[in-house]
Amino acid sequence: MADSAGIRIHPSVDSGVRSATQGFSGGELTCRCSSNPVRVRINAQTAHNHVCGCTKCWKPEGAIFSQVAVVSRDAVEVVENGDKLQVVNKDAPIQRYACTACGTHMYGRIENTEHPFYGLDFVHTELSNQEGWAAPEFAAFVSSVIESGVNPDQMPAIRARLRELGLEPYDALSPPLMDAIATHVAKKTGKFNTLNV
Ligand SMILES: N[C@@H](CCC(=O)N[C@@H](CSCO)C(=O)NCC(=O)O)C(=O)O
Ligand SMILES: [Zn+2]
Ligand SMILES: [Zn+2]
Repeated sequence: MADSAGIRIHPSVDSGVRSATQGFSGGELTCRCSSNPVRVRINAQTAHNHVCGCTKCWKPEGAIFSQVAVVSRDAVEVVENGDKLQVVNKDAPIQRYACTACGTHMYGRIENTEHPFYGLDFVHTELSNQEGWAAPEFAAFVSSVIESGVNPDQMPAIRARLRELGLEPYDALSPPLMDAIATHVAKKTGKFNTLNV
């Protein structure tokens, strides 16, 4: 549903953000193929769910944002029709496994062990019939929607709608995630916590 200004963020949040169910421990993601769909089992609750405005993350038809969360790579298991999966861009930090028949991204994996988020896979829990997944908490890469073709004049209304939904807009990731990235870099360079501030 669009808001009064006609802005659709993503179908999972356009009617309001749904809360997670306590104790929820995972479910199954299915691609959009009507026959022989790819099925991926996620054996854990997800974290850091967010809507993402970047051009790389998979979005359903009509949405200007994707909805994407992370989960331990150990919790991700392709259970059916994995032969239909192919990596969209092998050079990207996040290798997104998409169904070659319907185009849906089933999971994104980081293979670079030096990456701050190594060990986490990126998943779109809207591909699951189960309810109770972690709720989106913020909006990432908001200005990037312009790269997908959104009129820059719409940005104030888009940011206002995100705030109305309780999804604080950021033009990169959320402060806790940006801090995690910077901490990772500081540890690698030997600068971690070397100042008395
Ligand atoms: N303006 C660019 C930004 C793309 C970007 O950096 N995306 C982030 C976030 S994706 C999930 O939140 C990223 O980490 N990308 C790594 C990758 O895509 O492999 C654009 O819009 O394209
Ligand atoms: Zn498919
Ligand atoms: Zn993204």
